[in-house]
Amino acid sequence: MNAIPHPLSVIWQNDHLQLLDQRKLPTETVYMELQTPESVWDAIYTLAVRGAPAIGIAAAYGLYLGIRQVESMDQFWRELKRVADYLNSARPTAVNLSWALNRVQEKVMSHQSQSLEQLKEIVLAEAKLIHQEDETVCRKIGENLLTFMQDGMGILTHCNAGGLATAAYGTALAPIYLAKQKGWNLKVFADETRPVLQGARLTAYELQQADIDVTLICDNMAGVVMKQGWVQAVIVGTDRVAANGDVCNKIGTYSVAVLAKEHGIPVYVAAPTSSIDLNTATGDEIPIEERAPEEITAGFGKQTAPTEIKVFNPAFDVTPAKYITAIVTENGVIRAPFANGLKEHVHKNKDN
Ligand SMILES: CSC[C@H]1O[C@H](OP(=O)(O)O)[C@H](O)[C@@H]1O
Repeated sequence: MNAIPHPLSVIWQNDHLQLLDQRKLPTETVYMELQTPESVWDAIYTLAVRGAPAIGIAAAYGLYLGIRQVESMDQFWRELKRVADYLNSARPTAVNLSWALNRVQEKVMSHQSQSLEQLKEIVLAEAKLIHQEDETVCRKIGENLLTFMQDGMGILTHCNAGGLATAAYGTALAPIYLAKQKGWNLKVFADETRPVLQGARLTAYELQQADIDVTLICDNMAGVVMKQGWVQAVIVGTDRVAANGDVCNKIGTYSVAVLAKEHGIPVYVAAPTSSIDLNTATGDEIPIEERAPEEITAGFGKQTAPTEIKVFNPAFDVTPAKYITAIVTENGVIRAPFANGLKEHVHKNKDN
């Protein structure tokens, strides 16, 4: 794929972590310089860094920041678990967070005979590998999703599952970048995605920077653009796919999927295998993060609701598998019934 048309979300800068502060986009490009796991926890919790893959990558580097100065083996093993558990507490829904932290710990556990300094290097090396692999995974997801697309078609997407949510290319937006490279003219409708506006602030920004035809709409307009016949496919990302194919994604995705079904529009989920959780049987068991009421009553600093008003602010919802046309991973396309295909795709990576 061509050069990335937007600033990278995560950069390992020799001895510390640089994170693009996504809270300031699209008007400011500001990088945070992080040296501690506490600062990484805060960046994840405040959505300075967000998007399931990007969260996992940042946490893996945060784990290294937490153990790199330990002075004994006992301290190394104690701090490795403490810092991993601490970072894992930043946000509950995206399974990439625990997936990345577990992967680093498993890697180290398989090299227990190494010296203390070698173990520290293994932690950093695994974090870098997770980071580097994400680029390849997203590119493959893009290629697999492109098989459902044609020049000139209309795509609706929700939230941001673009390069800013990953190492570089994004998941749901990856095929759109590939289509651009092929000279296709796709017409993207980006839901603004209340209340944090990842669609308006991030997806619209990314696609405009890439000179891709993007129209920003309010979430409550998704139905009418479908009814007008302007949308031929919905493509979204995911924070966690349950073992039965239920898909947890940004709040509002369920509504989009039901509307798409009503209009006979396919719904494709871009899902790296790192976002598939075979240990969670159905979407009902996925923990849904609830965030501060102020995200709704005083978003971006402007009071738009009465003080003390009762608020319900779930950051995600679950779309039952019956509304999903296909789940597309780096290993290919999975159609209903999803369970066996999900297992095959996850285990294909483990066997490699
Ligand atoms: C490929 S990103 C997956 C997912 O993460 C986003 O949530 P958030 O911005 O709160 O981290 C959104 O649900 C994306 O679809």
